Amino acid sequence: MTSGTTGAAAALADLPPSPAVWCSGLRKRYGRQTAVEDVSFSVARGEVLGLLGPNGAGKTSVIKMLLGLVRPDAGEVLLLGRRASDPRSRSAVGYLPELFRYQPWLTPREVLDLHVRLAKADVRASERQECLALVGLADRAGDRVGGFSKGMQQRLGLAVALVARPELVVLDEPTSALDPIGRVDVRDLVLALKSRGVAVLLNSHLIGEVERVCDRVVILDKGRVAASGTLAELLGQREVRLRLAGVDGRIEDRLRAAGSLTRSGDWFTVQLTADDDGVTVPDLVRDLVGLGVAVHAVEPVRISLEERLLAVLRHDEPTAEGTQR
Ligand SMILES: Nc1ncnc2c1ncn2[C@@H]1O[C@H](COP(=O)(O)OP(=O)(O)OP(=O)(O)O)[C@@H](O)[C@H]1O
Repeated sequence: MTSGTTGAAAALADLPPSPAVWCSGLRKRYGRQTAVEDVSFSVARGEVLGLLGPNGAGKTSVIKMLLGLVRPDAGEVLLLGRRASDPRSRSAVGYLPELFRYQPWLTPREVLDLHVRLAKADVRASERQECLALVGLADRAGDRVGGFSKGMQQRLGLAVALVARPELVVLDEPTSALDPIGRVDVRDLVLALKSRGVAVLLNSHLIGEVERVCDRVVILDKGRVAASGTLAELLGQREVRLRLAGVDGRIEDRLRAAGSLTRSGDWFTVQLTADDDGVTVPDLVRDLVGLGVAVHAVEPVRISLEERLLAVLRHDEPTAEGTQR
């Protein structure tokens, strides 16, 4: 029995860590209004998942069900391998709600102290101060929150979400009140979390922000998953189309060196590799001109996440090439 238990424990220790979020068949109705219907997805450790969708699509309702703040009518949730009904499931989760308000008589330092105590985490004062510095509030640590602007309160909300060293961070519209520099800061912050293996679930209407930081995206529409996948899956592979005159075998070899090549008349399509660092196309064009080719057109062929989102929501599905014409 004992050896069996030990064996089972060893086998469990060898298993890969459970996903940060796993949910299946989530449903929520408010009266006759269906807010969420049959939503399933997961977020791996260290992965950044973006939740997109129009107003009322059900994003916040999904987040609240994941966090056990709203009871689903159907479906299951596991957070960091534990059921959402288990209070321990939330101890390693940092959450920035869409609507946040902190006690106006407290200082940021006191707000963080309170949250560290509530999370029963062992976070030293210096680390708490570092957390305030990370969100740009180091100089205001001793001021009363009541005098803070909305953006400063949102920064404090971020510090609260991060202070207890979470393994999963859920950010519901984290930059809605932030200035452009603050938005860049949050982007860097999300990438820093990811590099430490922290999973992030990001709900944002700022599609550019989602496109820059997210590994995968779930698009909700009228409470249902309308599309989901990695950015590469959703947006297609990146290609460049060139209209060229004066192309011979040597020039085709140069084009092929940039990626796999297809030709249709004087249009050449080069499929760029996934790890393209942004210099392939300028280098190619420079070489082509140097080789005496007349370059009439250079068109990138990759739809933006915004185009893709609009296509999904309007129920028309353009091909990557189709949007360029
Ligand atoms: N407490 C509630 N009582 C009644 N209806 C609700 C409640 N919460 C959400 N809803 C309804 O559920 C639907 C989804 O709302 P939800 O807030 O989840 O959408 P959202 O995608 O987060 O929207 P937004 O982008 O505007 O924040 C909406 O029709 C909303 O009116």
